Amino acid sequence: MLACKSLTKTFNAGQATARPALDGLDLAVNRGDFIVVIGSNGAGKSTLLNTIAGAIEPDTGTLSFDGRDITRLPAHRRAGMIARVFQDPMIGTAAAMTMEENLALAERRGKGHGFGFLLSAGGRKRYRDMLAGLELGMENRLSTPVAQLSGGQRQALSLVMASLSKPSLLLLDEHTAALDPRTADLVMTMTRRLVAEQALTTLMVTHNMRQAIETGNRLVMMDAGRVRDDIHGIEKSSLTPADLVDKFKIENDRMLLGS
Ligand SMILES: Nc1ncnc2c1ncn2[C@@H]1O[C@H](COP(=O)(O)OP(=O)(O)OP(=O)(O)O)[C@@H](O)[C@H]1O
Repeated sequence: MLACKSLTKTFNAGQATARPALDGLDLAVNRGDFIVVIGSNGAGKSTLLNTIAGAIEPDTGTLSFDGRDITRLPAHRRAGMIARVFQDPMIGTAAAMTMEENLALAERRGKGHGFGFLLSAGGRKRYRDMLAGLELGMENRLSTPVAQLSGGQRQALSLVMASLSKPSLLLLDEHTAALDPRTADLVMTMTRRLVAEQALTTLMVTHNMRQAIETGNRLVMMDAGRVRDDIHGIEKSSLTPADLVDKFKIENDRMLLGS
């Protein structure tokens, strides 16, 4: 479905601070994949998500979506097919607008209907049902401004909004990292459920090894702007924390040795 081929990106190219963020990265995402992306700081995980979303243009390489070259397609023209939830709960929702207004806008996202939206009784009921399923007590607060929600509630809302736009690809960029452990677990449970129910093709970046083990059908390990490991099938499902620590150690040793 999505093919990243030989992607490169160097920030501050030509300057002393230049360092490749993507260095010939290849990744093929199949429809229905739930890929967890891990890697040490600076491995290029966010740059990869930004490149897929169109927020960053690669220096070289190509991105194609269902066979169509989207390498130079601007972010707003990908909005109908790609949804994203960020680490910061303050990004992704409009604070001054109510929950239902945010949800209605999300539903229209990328559909080219401008900013006009109408909240129907049917829409409200649907939003209420979706929020009730989260078990965060948000379903009776549809007319509450988002600014009054907790960080976890905002992330949960961002997720529901992302899924409402029925994206072909969902990008989750450490979306639970800013939450307390209990709320992070709740949001992860909800993430797995939404992704499974809607069969959303998903790429999730995390530093949380437990999440990496318990989530998704593929585990992609990035290092120095490339995919170093792509674990799937039985190997993924039987992965233990010790295996992952070992793999990471090997990657880090390799990095230190410069290979
Ligand atoms: N806008 C930018 N300007 C300059 N350098 C950047 C920019 N964004 C990323 N980089 C650099 O590119 C490299 C990859 O960064 P990136 O944020 O993609 O890594 P990451 O794997 O997401 O790291 P982390 O786990 O710390 O979030 C790093 O060396 C980083 O300093």
